[in-house]
Amino acid sequence: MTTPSTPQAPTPKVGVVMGSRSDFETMQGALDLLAQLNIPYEVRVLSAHRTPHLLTSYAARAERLNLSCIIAGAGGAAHLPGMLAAFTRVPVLGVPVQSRALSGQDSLLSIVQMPAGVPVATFAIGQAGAKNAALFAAALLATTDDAVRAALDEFRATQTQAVLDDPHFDGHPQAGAQ
Ligand SMILES: Nc1c(C(=O)O)ncn1[C@@H]1O[C@H](COP(=O)(O)O)[C@@H](O)[C@H]1O
Repeated sequence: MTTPSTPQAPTPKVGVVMGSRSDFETMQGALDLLAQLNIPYEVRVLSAHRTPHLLTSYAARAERLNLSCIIAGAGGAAHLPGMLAAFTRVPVLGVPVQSRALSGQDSLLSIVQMPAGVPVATFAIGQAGAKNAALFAAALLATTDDAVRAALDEFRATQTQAVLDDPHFDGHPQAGAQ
């Protein structure tokens, strides 16, 4: 007798973590792009401050799953990306979430100013940073994954075409033709 098989979720290639549920709106841009580029990912709320034990176990999981990178968004005293980077050699892409009190300057500086020896790749404050972190993760994967490379090339071509097609402008001179 055969047992009905439930569809297996693909093994994630990228981990997306954030310090609080309140960061979700910022990080949604990263999730949307990973989905658009067909990159399997997983999402967790983790905090160096509020759930320190989960932080260490997630770092171990990232290595066990051989994730290509972890995108970590946090706001304010944003220790999450740096502490994750301290516990794993999986590359950490830090996204400074825009804080209410200091508009994300605090998040940016606490992510970017890592001491030598434990790097965190740091992106722009807010949604632009979240989207670029996903595109950077795709670029890392594209060095060995043809499908991701094709999806990323298509994304860029579409983005370029959208600029060229904008009806509010007269058009751009193409290379070799005016
Ligand atoms: N920066 C960190 C960390 C951490 O770095 O471990 N844990 C939570 N947070 C941040 O606290 C902010 C406010 O969180 P709440 O909205 O839950 O009070 C969030 O932006 C989160 O990333």
